[in-house]
Amino acid sequence: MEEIICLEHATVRRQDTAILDDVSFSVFSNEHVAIIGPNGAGKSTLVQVISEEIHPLYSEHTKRILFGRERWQVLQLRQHLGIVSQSIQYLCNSTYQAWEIAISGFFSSIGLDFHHQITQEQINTVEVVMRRYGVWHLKNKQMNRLSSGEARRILLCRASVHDPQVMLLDEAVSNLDFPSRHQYRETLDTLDRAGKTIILATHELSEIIPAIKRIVVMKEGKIVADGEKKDILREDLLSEVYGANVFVDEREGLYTAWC
Ligand SMILES: Nc1ncnc2c1ncn2[C@@H]1O[C@H](COP(=O)(O)OP(=O)(O)OP(=O)(O)O)[C@@H](O)[C@H]1O
Repeated sequence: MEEIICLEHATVRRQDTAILDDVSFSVFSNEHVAIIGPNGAGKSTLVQVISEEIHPLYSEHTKRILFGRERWQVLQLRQHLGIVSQSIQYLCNSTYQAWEIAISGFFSSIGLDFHHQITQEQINTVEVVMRRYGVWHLKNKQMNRLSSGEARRILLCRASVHDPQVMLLDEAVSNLDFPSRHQYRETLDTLDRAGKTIILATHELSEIIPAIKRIVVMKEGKIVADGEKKDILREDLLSEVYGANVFVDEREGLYTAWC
């Protein structure tokens, strides 16, 4: 198996605090990982380091090797990634039409610009993907007039149209209603069958489809546990990490947790 993401000793500091603290993390092709942990644990920061939205501090021990390369032109890197995150949703909250945001996934841009040349094949693909997510009827609606759940589904379209090798999903199900979550999980299953790699950061354990077998737990900028789902999604371990009595239930391979 090929190592597609390799981070070694990555630290990110903000205002004298290490929000990512000497983290080493690797992912192999066709392996899926769910990242969980309390609010402020550093999950989004880790995802942003992987997508090169932010950079770790330089040290002689720090490494970030993505798809076998240490240096990337960021737009080229993003061709390999399908990203859904709160920060991208914020950027997409614009007067662009939903369709323009979805198709801009081909260019790793937010919406279209005069230099983007769209092909008929791309137009057809966007229609197929938007229909799959049940948002084709919203194609001409402005992003800033969509509900947050509708906008999130457009972002999922944008992240998938270019058929990336890795899906980086940070709280991707936020604001999705129950049927949309079900359909989102089916999409994750499809990505798994297509041999894609799924990395998701979430508070919603039901997002973790059975094919995702590895769970990474973060707390205070560090990885505090990394292992198989059955060994990690345990009430004692989660209660310790979250500092509260956490109850865990499993049904048909899907988990839920509550306090
Ligand atoms: N630009 C910034 N300046 C200062 N602190 C920041 C900045 N960005 C993030 N942080 C802090 O870094 C910590 C980690 O944030 P991050 O968003 O990675 O956590 P998270 O695990 O994704 O949290 P959540 O589950 O709430 O989304 C938080 O305490 C946050 O307040």
